Amino acid sequence: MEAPTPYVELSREQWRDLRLNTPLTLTAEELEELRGVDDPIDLAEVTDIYLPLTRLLNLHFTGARQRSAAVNTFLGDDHAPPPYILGIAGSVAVGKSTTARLLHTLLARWPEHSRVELITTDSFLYPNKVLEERGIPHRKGFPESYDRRALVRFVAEVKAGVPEVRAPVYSHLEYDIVPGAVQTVRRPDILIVEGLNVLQPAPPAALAVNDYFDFSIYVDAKVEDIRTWYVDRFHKLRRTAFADPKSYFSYIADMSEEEATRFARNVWRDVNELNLVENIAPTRGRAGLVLLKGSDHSVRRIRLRRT
Ligand SMILES: Nc1ncnc2c1ncn2[C@@H]1O[C@H](COP(=O)(O)OP(=O)(O)O)[C@@H](O)[C@H]1O
Ligand SMILES: CC(C)(COP(=O)(O)O)[C@@H](O)C(=O)NCCC(=O)O
Repeated sequence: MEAPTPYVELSREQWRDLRLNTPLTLTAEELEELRGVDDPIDLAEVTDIYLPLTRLLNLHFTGARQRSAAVNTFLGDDHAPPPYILGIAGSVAVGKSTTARLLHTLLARWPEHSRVELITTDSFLYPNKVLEERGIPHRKGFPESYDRRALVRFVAEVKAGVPEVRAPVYSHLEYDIVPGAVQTVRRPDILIVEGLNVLQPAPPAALAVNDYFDFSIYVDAKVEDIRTWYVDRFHKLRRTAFADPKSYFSYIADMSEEEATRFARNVWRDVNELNLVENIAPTRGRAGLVLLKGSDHSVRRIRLRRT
């Protein structure tokens, strides 16, 4: 007999009704600033999907605060509550960063948790030089391309309430870690940790970054749809970011349309799809919530973990 599913599955319409009276606190102009390259997200998506989601997260945050107060009561002390850690996982080009940036802004507009910080795990990729020394420059995004221990230490320190925790900074333009650049996180109410591999289990006897998560979201879609989004975004970037002479990919701006399509499809197949199938998709069942997108990027179904 198959194990019972821990998830309750809701249609977009059922989920939308769970917004109740959560107010819309975002304007169309602000949304424009937050959406990723080529992501068609609109205010209807924010209202139907993200407002119920922030209501759920607000309730969950309150529950976590109550749990930490219970531990204080037991120990007879008055320890400050630990930051609430939210993980966001999913494939390259699925739209995780739009989800993360939107939640960053929306959650910060609730008085209970106005201090929200966002970190993307590309900050913990090894610099290109190290990837080359290890013979894995074509494995960027695969588990071995990250300094896993530094990432776990970063999240552990934030969770422990260390006043200032620093992380490196990754640039998509330079396709590398920016030497000397740092992002500092100062005791937020909520830390969002977004990245391909945030739900990956730890090696034996080690801790994983998700051991520190209070909740996690997996952004999901059909592989064929994500491939189309990846290739379309690649063409968009070719006309915009890659046209910048400082871009690592500036040589792509000079390719013909057909050459660029072939290039993007090959990178998708040999790197990103492989990583999705081997490492990312198998972690979906560990998420607290799964957002299932249709081919137009809109969320069609939602799975929420009950147990
Ligand atoms: N080569 C690139 N140059 C500039 N921006 C990029 C490049 N690749 C991805 N991005 C942007 O970086 C962000 C993260 O992209 P990605 O890791 O594919 O995750 P996702 O699409 O799930 O957010 C997105 O906002 C995307 O538009
Ligand atoms: C930087 C990334 C590994 C994503 O990193 P994340 O923030 O999810 O850890 C990815 O966007 C990437 O650049 N992949 C390499 C293959 C490609 O250029 O598509």
